[in-house]
Amino acid sequence: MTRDGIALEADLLGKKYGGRSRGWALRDCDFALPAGRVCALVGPNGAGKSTLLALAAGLLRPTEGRIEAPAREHLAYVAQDKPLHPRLTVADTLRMGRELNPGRWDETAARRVMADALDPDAVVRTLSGGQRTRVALALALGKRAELLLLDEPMADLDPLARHQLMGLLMADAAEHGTTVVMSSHILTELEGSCDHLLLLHGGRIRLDGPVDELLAAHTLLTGPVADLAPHTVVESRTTGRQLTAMIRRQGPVEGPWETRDPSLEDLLLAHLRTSEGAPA
Ligand SMILES: Nc1ncnc2c1ncn2[C@@H]1O[C@H](COP(=O)(O)OP(=O)(O)OP(=O)(O)O)[C@@H](O)[C@H]1O
Repeated sequence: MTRDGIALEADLLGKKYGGRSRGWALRDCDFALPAGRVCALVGPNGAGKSTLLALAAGLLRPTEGRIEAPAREHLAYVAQDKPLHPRLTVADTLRMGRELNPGRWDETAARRVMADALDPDAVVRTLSGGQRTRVALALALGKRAELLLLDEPMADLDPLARHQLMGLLMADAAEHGTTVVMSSHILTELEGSCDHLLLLHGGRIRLDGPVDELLAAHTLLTGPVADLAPHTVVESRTTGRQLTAMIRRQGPVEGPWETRDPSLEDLLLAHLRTSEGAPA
């Protein structure tokens, strides 16, 4: 159960796997995602994104802390490898979705995802990666969940299918007020579709908040090398006497610099590059 107005909440969440690695996959994660947001979950390989999504889906148990999500029947989870029953046909898979979600199944949403892109009689094991993604997304949207947890949902799709399905997903989420948490490495795909950001690195949250607030708090500046205090320098590079920096502002920027507002991609790249050197 989650608090009113909150779709997903973590409180000092930590996950340590057994086996040889025995490291913390996630540590001290605290966040509260408001309902109705489309949240990008970003971070380098091994940052803990899939672990966080699996914990949210209730498929893993936290080692420490807690994560609160809607009950299983109110959430849909699409794992990175899109597991489906290999021997069923596409039509049988959707029929199974309908039967497993009585009274809630949204046939129109599921069909919209399928469009005319797939033969209903095709057997799942014969589908390409992108075609399996389409079936998995059809099942997820058909479930009419409050919370959609999508682990790199667009990774296998060709550019046209990605564009079409991303648009469809965003329109569906907006129409129904669904909360979406979507991990992705394709930063351009997130621009314009996500309004909330969670950036993970080394199992810890490095950035969390509404995209517009995070963008408004940062400035890209270029100019002569100088002390940037009192601002927080996220990333800086110097070429000769020229400085280029991404800062998190503390008050107005005063000085001989040219400034511009960062794009989401600028912001993510700067924080990802900085996190590389940060202690995990
Ligand atoms: N089943 C497992 N057993 C042991 N360690 C695991 C297991 N799954 C993940 N890990 C470890 O936990 C850490 C986080 O992995 P996770 O898959 O959550 O990262 P990710 O951000 O989703 O990465 P990617 O972008 O590559 O998908 C990694 O160090 C990984 O090796």
